[in-house]
Amino acid sequence: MTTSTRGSSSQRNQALPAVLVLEDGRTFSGRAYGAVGETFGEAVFSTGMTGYQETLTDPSYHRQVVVMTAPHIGNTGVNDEDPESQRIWVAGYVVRDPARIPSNWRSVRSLDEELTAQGVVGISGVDTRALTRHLRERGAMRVGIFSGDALPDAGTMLAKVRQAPEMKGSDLSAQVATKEAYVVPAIGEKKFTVAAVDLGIKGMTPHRMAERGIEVHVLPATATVEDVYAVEPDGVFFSNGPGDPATADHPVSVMQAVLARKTPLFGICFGNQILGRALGFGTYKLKYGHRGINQPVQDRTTGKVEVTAHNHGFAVDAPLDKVSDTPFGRAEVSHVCLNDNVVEGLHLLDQPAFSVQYHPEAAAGPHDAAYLFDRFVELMRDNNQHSVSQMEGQRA
Ligand SMILES: NC(=O)CC[C@H](N)C(=O)O
Repeated sequence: MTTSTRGSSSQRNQALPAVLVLEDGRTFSGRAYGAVGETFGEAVFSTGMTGYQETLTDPSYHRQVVVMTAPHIGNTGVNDEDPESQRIWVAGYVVRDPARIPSNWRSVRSLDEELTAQGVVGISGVDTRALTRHLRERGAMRVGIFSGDALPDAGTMLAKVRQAPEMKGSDLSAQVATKEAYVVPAIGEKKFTVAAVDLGIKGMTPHRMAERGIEVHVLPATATVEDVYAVEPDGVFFSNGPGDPATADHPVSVMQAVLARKTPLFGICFGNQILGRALGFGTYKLKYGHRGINQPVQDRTTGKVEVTAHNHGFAVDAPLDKVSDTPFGRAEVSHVCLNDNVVEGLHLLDQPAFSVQYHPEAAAGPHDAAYLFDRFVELMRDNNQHSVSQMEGQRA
């Protein structure tokens, strides 16, 4: 989707004109930032004041053009420790005021250089407050960024934006997930084995499990039920990922097989939407989604409120105030977003399965929700103890 002229110096790029064109015809002018060329995607905004490296490299942002509401981006440059995957996934990047001199002890290059090196077209000098308000009022929509000396005429640019694919109906997990299975070893003593279905997994997620003594077998999005059970898992995990959950029929059917076997199950973000679908709930597109690291969520099982990291444009349509009967027993909405009452978590009452719509791995973001990884460990421990006592009962 991105064409770019590589190799030009960042400073020269920044002097070039750029324009952002929304599919409803509104345009914003600015200057080239990162690679020069044109790019298309869904325009979304993120309210994170920090963590731009984690945002850029989160595979869930595949095919999205991310607008940063924080006005000054790039201050801490780019390091080699913070990326959540091997590359930048955002389709384009929109900032108000890029840092001219990045400064941080870990920084090895500037954000502008990194975007240029990875061929990511961006735009700076945009009135991001006006753009965010527009998206909030009109909803997320397709967008194009065009930069360079000779920009196409307005009609051509708008026509190109309107030809870009929509996010609704897009099936993207297989494009971003690993092609080969790999193992993230437990840190310290190994206590559990987890099969993690990669739908666009962030690097911090298996790390948070490894920290708790879990050996994580990360499997491709196309993994079958047989692949999942071949690793003899104590628990199964479904990751975050890009695209419309309504298209994720394969992971839904794999998850249903896992639920039928009552194996402990945990899902994050796309994984929460898949659990919703596996239980028979619908999913729908939010007007402009939740993206950032400052979203208040209530855990209804404890009443506690946590500040959490989000990146989702779709949500599960489940009743908030009633227990639902599903093919896998009773299910309940466990977490809710306090800004807008969107479903942020589900759990089953009759077997060990739960999921959240947000990001307890906290990369970037506050660590309030880390307890969810401990909950997963407890489910696996209880389930293993239960199986041992059942076996002993049978022998007696
Ligand atoms: N981070 C995610 O897993 C996002 C899930 C889904 N693609 C959405 O936008 O809602």
